[in-house]
Amino acid sequence: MSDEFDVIVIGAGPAGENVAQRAVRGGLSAAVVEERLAGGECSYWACIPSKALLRPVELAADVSRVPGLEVGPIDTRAVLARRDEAVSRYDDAGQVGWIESVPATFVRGRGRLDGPRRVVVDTPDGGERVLTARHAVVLATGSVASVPPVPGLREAEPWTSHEVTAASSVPDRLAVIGGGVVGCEMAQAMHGLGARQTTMLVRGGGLLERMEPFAGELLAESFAAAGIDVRPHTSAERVERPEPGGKVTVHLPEGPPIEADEVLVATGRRPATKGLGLESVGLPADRPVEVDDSLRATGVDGGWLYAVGDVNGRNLLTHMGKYQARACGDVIAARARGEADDLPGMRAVADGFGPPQVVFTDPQICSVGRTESAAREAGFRVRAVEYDLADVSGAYLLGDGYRGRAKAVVDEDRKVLLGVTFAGPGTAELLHSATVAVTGEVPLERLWHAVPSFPTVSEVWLRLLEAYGL
Ligand SMILES: Cc1cc2nc3c(=O)[nH]c(=O)nc-3n(C[C@H](O)[C@H](O)[C@H](O)COP(=O)(O)OP(=O)(O)OC[C@H]3O[C@@H](n4cnc5c(N)ncnc54)[C@H](O)[C@@H]3O)c2cc1C
Ligand SMILES: NC(=O)c1ccc[n+]([C@@H]2O[C@H](COP(=O)([O-])OP(=O)(O)OC[C@H]3O[C@@H](n4cnc5c(N)ncnc54)[C@H](O)[C@@H]3O)[C@@H](O)[C@H]2O)c1
Repeated sequence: MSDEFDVIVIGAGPAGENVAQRAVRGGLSAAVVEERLAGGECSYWACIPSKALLRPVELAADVSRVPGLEVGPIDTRAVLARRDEAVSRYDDAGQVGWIESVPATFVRGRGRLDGPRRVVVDTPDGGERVLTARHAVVLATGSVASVPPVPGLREAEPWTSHEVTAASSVPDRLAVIGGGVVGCEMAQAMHGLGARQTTMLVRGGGLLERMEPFAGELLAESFAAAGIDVRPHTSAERVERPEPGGKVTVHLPEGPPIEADEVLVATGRRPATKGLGLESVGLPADRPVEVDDSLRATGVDGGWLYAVGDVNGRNLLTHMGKYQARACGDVIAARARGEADDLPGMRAVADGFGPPQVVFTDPQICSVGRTESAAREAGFRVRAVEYDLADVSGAYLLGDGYRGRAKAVVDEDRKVLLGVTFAGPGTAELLHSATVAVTGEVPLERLWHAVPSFPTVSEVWLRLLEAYGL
């Protein structure tokens, strides 16, 4: 049996769902193929459960800074139960209903390319369904956790982001390999929810190394104060777990090994392209699918293949995948109608700015655009200004011992912002103001007239501009 649609999307994560919606809005028919749960990694094993686990930990930290309030012990079972609610108990009926309401056709099964415009779906009943696309196939298959080739690590069946976000209990002793976003967020969540001994093995010199250096430093100070043991310049050399699910021993190049009840690997991700049939259309099998700014795969004849979200490797963030998806759905619809396909909304230009990102730790780490060093490397003439957030009245009022910092990176030739970083409690909701300023390339002289309310943390904008000399 062959089913024909205008657009076939493989993968029903946030990116895939949004492409289908925009393509249908543009007058096309769409099918969405999903092998596990509609809603994707983000809804069940990434953004949503991780933030549900972090929220009480963050709130407890906020409360502990306000004299007169007291935090009792966190009821971990209640937190895990709320996480289960947040992931709809791993039931995707609601998301499938949403896809069908678009309306798009939902096809459960594992999809793979089988030549131009042809998708073969292995269905859960062991059968096969062949779909053909009149206009476009969109790959939105996301990414999977990488496990580095440390002897014994794979055999030890470590936790990845999947298992830690779905944990049904908190290990007493947790070893974390990796000092990036997943490592930091999940170390803090597990520690705050009751892990007695949390040890982070960080290959580089600090946490969150792609951000401004002060961000990782402030976070490391906060982790140290909370009792999380961060070990910079430390890699796992060998891992032993004689009994499945039993005690794990992580051997280090120097010093005593770390004994733990669980080991979490958080060393980055690779695109989910295995078995996707990329070879059948002449693309390499195990690499991100390279795309142009209209999200069309480069190097495929006929221009019918697109890739959005983590699988194209541009920015591994839900909001960026959804942004790409909106552009992609619109451009496919415009091309199908033979209309102009280069309107401003049809190019994912924001991918190049440096995406907005919030790391939901205590302190929150928020950044958009380029860091100072990235801006210099890119050849901009740069001046950077910093400000201690603790000196902002609105931040001081959030709690005693407030620690935080802000930095703005200015393009000296155009007098606009290239990047902004905030590290501190209560800064996550501040980030969008920076995103608007950076993306809008608002001249500093104009920004001066955007008056922040007193006493909010946003007053740091005024202080940064004063530090610059306005
Ligand atoms: C622990 C963790 C926390 C995170 N927190 C945040 C956060 O707070 N904010 C943020 O912006 N980002 C966060 N991210 C990143 C975010 O999860 C991803 O960027 C986002 O999920 C990517 O969306 P996507 O649609 O590209 O892929 P996914 O969400 O991975 O969805 C891809 C879908 O495709 C399906 N699929 C794969 N192959 C096939 C196939 N062959 N056939 C059929 N279906 C297939 C998969 O089953 C999956 O459902 C986090 C990531 C992790 C690991
Ligand atoms: N709040 C958020 O926005 C959020 C939360 C979680 C994840 N994410 C996204 O998910 C993606 C994956 O996160 P991640 O933390 O897995 O990746 P990452 O790239 O952020 O960090 C990986 C870390 O592992 C280290 N590493 C890599 N290989 C190693 C090895 N062989 N041995 C030891 N250390 C090694 C790296 O030096 C780095 O510190 C990120 O790109 C991020 O954007 C976002």
